[in-house]
Amino acid sequence: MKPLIVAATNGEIAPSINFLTQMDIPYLITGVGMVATAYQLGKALQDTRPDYVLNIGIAGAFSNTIPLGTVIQTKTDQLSELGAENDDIFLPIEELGFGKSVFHSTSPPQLSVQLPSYHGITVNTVHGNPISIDQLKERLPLVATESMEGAAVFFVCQEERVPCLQVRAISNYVEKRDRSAWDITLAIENLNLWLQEFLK
Ligand SMILES: O=C(O)c1cccc(C(=O)CC[C@H]2O[C@@H](n3cnc4c(=O)[nH]cnc43)[C@H](O)[C@@H]2O)c1
Repeated sequence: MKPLIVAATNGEIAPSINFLTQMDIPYLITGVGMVATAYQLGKALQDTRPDYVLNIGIAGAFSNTIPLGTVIQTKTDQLSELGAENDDIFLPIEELGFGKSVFHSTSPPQLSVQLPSYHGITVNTVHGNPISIDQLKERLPLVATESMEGAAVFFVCQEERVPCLQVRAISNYVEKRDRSAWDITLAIENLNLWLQEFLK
């Protein structure tokens, strides 16, 4: 099966670029965030029809029960900011009647990903404020991980009818911002070890 590997930044996929080139597996670097990702992936899927899209990257975890460096699969991903505020109540897009905010991975039947699965959110603003983090946890208690692209990838693949998986490695906890506590190196190393083993 021919995948298209999608990552937001060169740094997240750099350790696998030689491997992907040797294996003749195409990859796409979209840039960070939902807008860049939707544009770049939507454009790419006009020219190429992969058997499935594999979105890889690093992510934040809402609980320290998931150790840094853990490679996980995001099975469902939610546009948690898409909606309206009604004073101190958040109204999701579903309640406004303008669409949906939750998207699912759609694995091709031939593929099996043996990773712990979680529910993620996709945000434009990385959480770094304890008050907004507590509010988010109260509103969406099942959310485990956060990225800036995942739900956009699921959305584009849904619209283009291309199966889609999302695999991320945890680089940090979603907490009061402390960049010194992030372990991006470990997350990228584990993510790329998993990727190359999976694609072999
Ligand atoms: O600083 C570096 O060396 C470096 C190398 C590669 C990638 C990065 C990034 O910052 C990637 C941005 C990417 O990370 C995702 N991400 C990671 N943690 C979170 C989070 O807590 N909340 C939301 N997104 C997160 C995100 O998908 C970004 O696209 C740095």
